Amino acid sequence: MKTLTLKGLQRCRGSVDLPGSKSIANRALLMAALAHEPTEIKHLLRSDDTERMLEALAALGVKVCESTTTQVTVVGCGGQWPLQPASLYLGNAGTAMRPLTAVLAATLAAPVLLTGDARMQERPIADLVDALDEGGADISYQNALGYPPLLISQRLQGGTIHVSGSASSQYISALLMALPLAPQASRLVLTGDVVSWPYIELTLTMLRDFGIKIIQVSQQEFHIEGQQQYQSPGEYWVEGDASAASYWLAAGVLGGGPLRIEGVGGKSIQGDIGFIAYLQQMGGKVTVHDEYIDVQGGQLHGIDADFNAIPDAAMTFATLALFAKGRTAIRNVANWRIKETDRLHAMATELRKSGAVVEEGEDYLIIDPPEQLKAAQIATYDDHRMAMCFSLLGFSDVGVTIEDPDCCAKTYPNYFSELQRLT
Ligand SMILES: O=C(O)C1=C[C@@H](OP(=O)(O)O)[C@@H](O)[C@H](O)C1
Ligand SMILES: C=C(OP(=O)(O)O)C(=O)O
Repeated sequence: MKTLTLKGLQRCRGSVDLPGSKSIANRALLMAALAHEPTEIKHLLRSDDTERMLEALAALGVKVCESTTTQVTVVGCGGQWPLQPASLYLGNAGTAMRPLTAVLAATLAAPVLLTGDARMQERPIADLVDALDEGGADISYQNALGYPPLLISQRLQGGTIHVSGSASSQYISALLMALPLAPQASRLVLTGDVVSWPYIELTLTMLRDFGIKIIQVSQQEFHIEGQQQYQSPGEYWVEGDASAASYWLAAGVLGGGPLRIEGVGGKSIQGDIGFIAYLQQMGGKVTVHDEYIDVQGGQLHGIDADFNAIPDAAMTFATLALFAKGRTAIRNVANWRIKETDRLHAMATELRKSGAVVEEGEDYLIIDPPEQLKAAQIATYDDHRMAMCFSLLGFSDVGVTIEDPDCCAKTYPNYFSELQRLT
């Protein structure tokens, strides 16, 4: 297995251009495909997750013309897919699997099977499937009940639909993207405590950009007219990835800066920009500009906070905690368990290798850093964020060895070459 050893990094300075946001890129590709006119998408992320979406759109007959790898024109077909593939393979991309399940249920011309890699087949999707079934679709599990692969065989109609948002906000985002295409109007009622709320705001913002009207009646209820048409904004710029920015923000603090992070800032539509407020609370010196961020170092101390709104960037605090004075508690992240791996367990296991004392709760981690960090070889569980978070241990004297660093290709293929350039 490939490994990468990082040790005694002294600084992280200069300027880094973030890749496009995964969450925005996959939404923009799908919404552009659903529009009736072409959309030029600029600063597109190219990574495993966006390749899975691009492959799915190609299989559905959507033309995507590349000016450069990060600038493409999607020739939308208004939901009338030119081709009817029997099946689509979506890897482990939640931002492809969940929205495509709902959108294809709403635009179905012939039955289609949606599948993914081994881990995707362990990531629950019943809350979304139940909601789509309530709206008139017919979706059946081809393997384990409640998990992909799924066969979609009857169209979504609309009406009153309940969905639980307690495991993933992606189910709600998926329904918000699909219900405007249904023949009837819908009333979407959210049940349970909704997790990762800022991603729903992101979906609503982007739907507005693509001409879709959603009426939010309350925190729990949306009214959505059916038979709406997605409209191309002409051009669409994908912001830099705010979750990816968290690694540079952390590296900038540990390496003393000055580091400029380009592509995302105070005007961001991504919830993970909220990472900065927690980092500042922890002692990080960060200045936020509209479209870039400057990091100047800082002395870190532990914090105790609820990270439900930023589950992806929250992982970065787990490894930053190893450099902080005192205890850090990362709370309300139960759905870490159903992501690329069981992140609560994986994180606790790997943090302990550095000498930290870690309590793993059902939905939290409490981390007490060691007096002296130990050199560790870190397993990454095919989880891009495990690899990127633990790279921060390269700033210790003892260093770290990262197993399978290439798994960062899910969202950030050149992360480690950028780290080498800046340190
Ligand atoms: O909608 C999105 O783009 C995402 C929502 C979040 O998932 P959950 O809602 O499952 O927490 C996040 O973890 C994921 O990386 C991207
Ligand atoms: C949870 C993640 O991905 P997905 O979109 O597959 O859910 C992630 O990128 O951290």
